[in-house]
Amino acid sequence: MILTVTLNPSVDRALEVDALVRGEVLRAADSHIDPGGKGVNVSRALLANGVRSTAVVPTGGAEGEQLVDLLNAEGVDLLSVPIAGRTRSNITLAEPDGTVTKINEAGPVLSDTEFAQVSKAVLDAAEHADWVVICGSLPPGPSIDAFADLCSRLVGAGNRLAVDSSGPALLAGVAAGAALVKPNREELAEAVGAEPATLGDVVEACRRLRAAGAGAVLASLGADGAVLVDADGVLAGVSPVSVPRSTVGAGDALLAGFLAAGARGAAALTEGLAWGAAAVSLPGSRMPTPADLDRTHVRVTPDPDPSRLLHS
Ligand SMILES: Nc1ncnc2c1ncn2[C@@H]1O[C@H](COP(=O)(O)OP(=O)(O)O)[C@@H](O)[C@H]1O
Ligand SMILES: O=P(O)(O)OC[C@H]1O[C@](O)(COP(=O)(O)O)[C@@H](O)[C@@H]1O
Repeated sequence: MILTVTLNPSVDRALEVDALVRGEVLRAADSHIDPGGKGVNVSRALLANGVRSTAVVPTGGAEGEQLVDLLNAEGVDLLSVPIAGRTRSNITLAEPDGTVTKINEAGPVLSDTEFAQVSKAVLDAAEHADWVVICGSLPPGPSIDAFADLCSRLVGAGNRLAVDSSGPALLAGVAAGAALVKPNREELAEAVGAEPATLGDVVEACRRLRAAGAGAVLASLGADGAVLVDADGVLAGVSPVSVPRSTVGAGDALLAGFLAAGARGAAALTEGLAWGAAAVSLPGSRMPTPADLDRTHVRVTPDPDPSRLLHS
């Protein structure tokens, strides 16, 4: 069982518009409401592909109820921790060429007591988990030290921890010795303080995160694919998408596919890239099912040319 933890989940509203024009009334050609938040999406993708997963989510207010209803409707196994604040709604505006504009709320404050309740739920459920996957932004409230303490306790208890977050939360996961971290290009740049221009720059940044404590680094690079740096070496892969529809949740699908396939080696990277590409071809943050996956376009190579330039 893979336990996911989303400290700041959301109800995701995606509106498809012809073109984004500031100051105008825009008519949506289509709209979708999905349960959201990075760990929530990882659980949804795993479930859609027959992999057991439980999602821990703090929820509150009308949006919290809606989130629980949406997740129950999809059949996601839930550990919902009630909180006083209102679960956030995140908005996506998707244009026909695949351009996506996102507006993410800060989310409700998690009090110290609420964070302790969520942490207890996580630590208890972690005893039965193959992986604990903590994803997404931290809500207002918990200090970074409290978050780092949760990561350290999970690793100290012998859990395989994966962290997909940004800024100090990503670095806390690295310092705690997470078995896996999944930064995207911007998160990797922020973590090492340098913007990567080539695959060699990406590999060097991943190596720095491993030297700082992470076991493996899966760096996602949008249309440039992904790079995996772990104890076995370096792999890079791409999965071209002819008609990108919505990139929302693509990184979550990549991570879910990688974990589902064993989180190691070319087979796992290939699977992750196939799930990521499929998510990009689907509207909103819909997660791919087995019928959506096409592994034939995925190309994974060891020790990629370090001078290859990043495009996206
Ligand atoms: N425009 C795209 N074309 C093809 N694949 C994409 C595209 N955008 C994302 N992907 C796939 O989804 C994965 C995750 O996307 P990325 O944007 O890096 O992550 P995140 O959603 O976490 O920001 C990529 O590694 C890639 O496999
Ligand atoms: O926690 P954050 O960083 O605000 O992100 C939350 C958003 O990220 C998502 O999980 C999508 O993730 P990505 O587009 O980064 O893959 C949405 O479902 C959610 O609205």
